[in-house]
Amino acid sequence: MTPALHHETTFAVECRQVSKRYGQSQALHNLSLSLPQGCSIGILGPNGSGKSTLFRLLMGLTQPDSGHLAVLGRKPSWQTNRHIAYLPDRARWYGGDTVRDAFRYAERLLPGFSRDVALNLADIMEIPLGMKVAGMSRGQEARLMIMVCVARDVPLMILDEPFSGIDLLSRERIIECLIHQMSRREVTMLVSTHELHEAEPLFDHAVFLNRGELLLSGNADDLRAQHGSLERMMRSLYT
Ligand SMILES: Nc1ncnc2c1ncn2[C@@H]1O[C@H](COP(=O)(O)OP(=O)(O)OP(=O)(O)O)[C@@H](O)[C@H]1O
Repeated sequence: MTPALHHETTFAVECRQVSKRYGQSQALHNLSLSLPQGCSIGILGPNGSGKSTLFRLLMGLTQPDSGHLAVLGRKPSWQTNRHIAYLPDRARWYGGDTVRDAFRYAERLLPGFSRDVALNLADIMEIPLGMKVAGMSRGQEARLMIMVCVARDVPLMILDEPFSGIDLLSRERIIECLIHQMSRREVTMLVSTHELHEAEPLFDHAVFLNRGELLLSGNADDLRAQHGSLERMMRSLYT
């Protein structure tokens, strides 16, 4: 377990009027958002709506042009990053020759990483420990990256399109595994995905972005009660 951050906040993430522009492209525009702790949150929206930009801001990988941002009650920094398991989009893992080496490497470098949990996940996700990382298929590599995040005992997980390139059955297995993790410990999970049909049961809360702006943020059960499913809600919001 990583040392606790001392914070009073009840929110995992708070954004106040956050804007971020890349050249001509307004990636986020006046985004104000408070995301609860201890639940699984879908960050949803079409291509280019600002999901990855929001995650990069939360990891301090880029800075907002204006506005205020807090993650786990603090400004994003290397200290807050110790408490976050982040799976970037277009992730690559080169920490060792085999899966077993990758876990050793993760144990040395990533706060809160448990090799025992990772070994158990590798078994569930059918990734042989002796498998060469360099020879993995896209889906196998994606599974390894998810395992490395899930095997960390940290208060916040940020998974940027964790299911892309993963086949349907593996995707369902990973989602089950994430739901199981959520039931076992107090963790907040932010997940962006275009695979809403399969990921729907994972979410307790949903945030819908469009062209860098917030369309809606709400409790998933309330939204399902009003619209039938998050997927249907998404269709009605964007068409
Ligand atoms: N490094 C960058 N340089 C230039 N433009 C960028 C950069 N990063 C993001 N953008 C632009 O900002 C906007 C938001 O991009 P972002 O990657 O945050 O969207 P997204 O919702 O994650 O999209 P996707 O679903 O396609 O992954 C897009 O118009 C994108 O082209």
